[in-house]
This record gives sequence, structure tokens and C-alpha cells, in this order.
Amino acid sequence: MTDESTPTAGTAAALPDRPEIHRGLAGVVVDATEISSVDPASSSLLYRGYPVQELAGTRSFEEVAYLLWHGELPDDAELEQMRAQERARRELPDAVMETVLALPLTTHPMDVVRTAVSVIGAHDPTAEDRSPEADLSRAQDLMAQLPGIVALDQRRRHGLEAVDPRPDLGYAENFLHMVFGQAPPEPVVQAFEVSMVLYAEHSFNASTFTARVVASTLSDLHSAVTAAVGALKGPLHGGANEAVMAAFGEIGTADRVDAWLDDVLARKQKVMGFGHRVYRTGDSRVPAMKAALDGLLAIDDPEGLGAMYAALERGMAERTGILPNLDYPTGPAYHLMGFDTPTFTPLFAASRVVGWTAHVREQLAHNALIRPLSEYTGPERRHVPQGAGRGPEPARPR
Ligand SMILES: CC(=O)SCCNC(=O)CCNC(=O)[C@H](O)C(C)(C)COP(=O)(O)OP(=O)(O)OC[C@H]1O[C@@H](n2cnc3c(N)ncnc32)[C@H](O)[C@@H]1OP(=O)(O)O
Ligand SMILES: O=C([O-])CC(=O)C(=O)O
Repeated sequence: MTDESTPTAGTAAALPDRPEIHRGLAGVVVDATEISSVDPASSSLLYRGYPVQELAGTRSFEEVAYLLWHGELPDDAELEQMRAQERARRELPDAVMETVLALPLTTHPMDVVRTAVSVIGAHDPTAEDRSPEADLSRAQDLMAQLPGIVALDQRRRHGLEAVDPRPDLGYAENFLHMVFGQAPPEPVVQAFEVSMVLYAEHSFNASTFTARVVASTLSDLHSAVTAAVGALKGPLHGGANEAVMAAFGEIGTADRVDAWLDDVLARKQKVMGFGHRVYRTGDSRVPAMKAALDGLLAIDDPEGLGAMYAALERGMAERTGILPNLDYPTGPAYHLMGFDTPTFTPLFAASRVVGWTAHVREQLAHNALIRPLSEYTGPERRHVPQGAGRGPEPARPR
């Protein structure tokens, strides 16, 4: 039985004709996309055909955003225009500033991002314009404004004033400037830009799929992105980069890794930053991000993160054969850059917004409402008891 309109089934075992169920949609190809491809066999990730490890370190985040939205890398004139429009859109609308500053300091930074995106949507003066051009403009606004939101939130939690964007700086350097109040050394900017490029897109991951589901109802782009932020927050997805750093904090020193790991695995708990739904022989993005992390560790490693990183990776491989995903190297890298741990997943969101919005536009260009089926396993068909219960409330006299 695959038709939900006839829920006459009893227990699943009683079904004459069991539908094949794909829990978590594992292995299911839901739609086609031209934006990126993840190949588990060769452990590769292509953005519009380009291997991500060739883009990371050689192309700016602005160029990669252009590629994901438009399908080709920009030429000089297009890049100039892209840079100019990104710089011109960085200022946060007053309503967003005021909303963020009014939230409790204890609000999770991903909830701050989710709320801010929603407020941007609620103040969208072009809300009635549902054209692809208007959606591209909304995507450009979100890319330019999320750094200001993330920076404002980290700073307010540390009792610091907001820092204005600097139009003379590129996306990555300006982002760091707005968080830390100064432009950090070049190797830090480079490592940060690599992380932004690597996080930008990853086919039908949970948050992108969420955005596509919302878009498929012909809802608006801000609703799709707001929902995607919620999906990214969870520790099985983007939230893992924060959890990695929490684990290092708990472990403390490299010589304690084995005991910690034995205990976690004995309790059947997940080690965050390891494993992947699609990759089986390692996450394509880890080598590039590990190289960026190594660059940061070479500058300074006062907490012995490099040794803990290596010991945990080795311990997991020996015990489970499970390999790191991108969140494993980005956690310690963001820590070494000076971000506080709750800011890590918002950094992921600031990058992934480019992928989400590319997918929303693609979904709308060839839309089909996303609405799968389910197998009913609740009680068999039965009748509502007569004479029991209170029934509807009588209408009140006016
Ligand atoms: C950028 C990203 O969003 S990447 C993902 C970030 N998320 C994480 O790092 C969270 C930790 N990892 C995980 O939870 C998983 O590996 C997932 C959710 C990412 C993918 O997992 P799935 O494909 O759904 O596989 P599932 O969770 O069913 O795991 C299969 C088996 O491997 C084990 N396993 C998978 N990942 C881990 C892990 N990180 N630590 C310990 N065991 C693990 C599971 O316990 C399970 O074992 P079992 O078969 O004995 O029950
Ligand atoms: O693809 C996934 O399932 C998760 C992931 O790595 C990402 O979104 O970057």
C-alpha cells in the first residue's frame, strides 16, 4: 500500500503489500541539480563542475558565490560588479540591528540568525515581486548582511559595540574586521576564506533540502532560508562544528583522547565531526580545510589542539573506521581564529546562504511540490465512541 488516502492498514506487519521505506531518504534521488555534485566513490565535490579543492585557496568567496548563482566563474568586469554590489549591501537595516540587540544575550546565535533573516524578510519592500531577479537581489542582500549579523551577535555577547563594515575590504577580511574590530593577519584571512568556500554548497544536504521543500510550496525566499537555518542548527548537521570544539574542551589534552573515546563509544554516543551520510572514503573538503588548520596551528597552538586533533582522528579510525567530515577541522580552525564556539555554526550559515539561495532559485525554475508518502502504522480504522467525551463547546451568547 502506497496510497495515504486509504489508511485502512493495521499494524505494519498486517500489510499485504509493504511499501519500500527509505528512512531519512537515504539513497533516494529526489531531483536533479546543476549546482554541485558529491561523488562518494571518488570522494569529490564539484561546484558547477569545478573541483572544490581547486577553488579553495585560489578563488575568493565572492567568485564562488557568483559561480554558484550564475553557473560560471565571473570575468573581470562581472567580478568587479559582484564585489561592488556586495560591499554596497553590507549595512544592516535598523530593524535588524534593533531586533538583534533586543534579544537576550543567552539566545543561541543560530536563533539570532534565524530571527534576523525573518526580520529582513518581513521588511522586504519588494515582497510582491516574485521574479528570479528579485530573488537574486534578496540572495545578494543576505550574503552581504549575514556577516554583520554574526559579528554583531558575537560582539554584543562580549559587551562590545558593533563595528561598521569597511568598503575597502573584501568579503572575508571585512567579515573578520567586523567581528574583531581589526583586520587579522593574512594567513588567518586566507584560512577563513577557504572555510567559507568549502562550506558554501553541498547538494541536497538537510538544510538545503529544507530550503527546497519550502520553496516548492511557492513560499518566499526568506521563509526558505529561515527554515534552512533551523535545519543547519542541529548537531547532526552544521551544529557539529561547535560540538567538536566542546569535545576538545572536555578532553583537555592529547593523552586523554583514548580514554575519552572509549567511554563515548561504550555509551554508544556519536563523536561529532565524524561520519557522513554520503561520503564513505572521506569528506572531499577535509584535506583543504586541514591544510588551512595546519597553517593556523603553525602560528600558535597554546592548547595543544593539533595533537588532540591527530589523536582523535587516529583513535576513531582504529576503533570505528569512521573518518572526519568538514566540521572536524573547521571547529578548531575557528577557535584559533578567535571566534567563540557558539559563533561557529552561524559562520557556516553565512557561507551556506549562497548555496541555499542558488537551490531556491533552481527549485523555482523547475518547480514540483515536494510531498513524499509515508506508510501508516497507527491504529486500525475504528469508530469514535458515542456518548462519551464533552463534544464541541456550545456557542457563547453575544
Ligand atoms: C558539514 C556536515 O553537516 S557533515 C555532518 C556533521 N555531523 C556530525 O559530525 C555528527 C556526527 N555524525 C553523525 O551523526 C553521522 O555520521 C551522520 C548523521 C552525519 C551520518 O550518519 P548516517 O548516514 O545517518 O548514519 P548513522 O548515523 O545511521 O550511522 C551508521 C553507523 O555508524 C555509526 N556512526 C556514524 N557516525 C558516527 C560518529 N560520528 N560517531 C560514532 N559512531 C558513528 C552509528 O552509530 C551507526 O552505528 P550502528 O550501525 O552500529 O548503529
Ligand atoms: O551533505 C551533507 O549531508 C552534510 C554536509 O556535509 C554539508 O551540508 O556540507
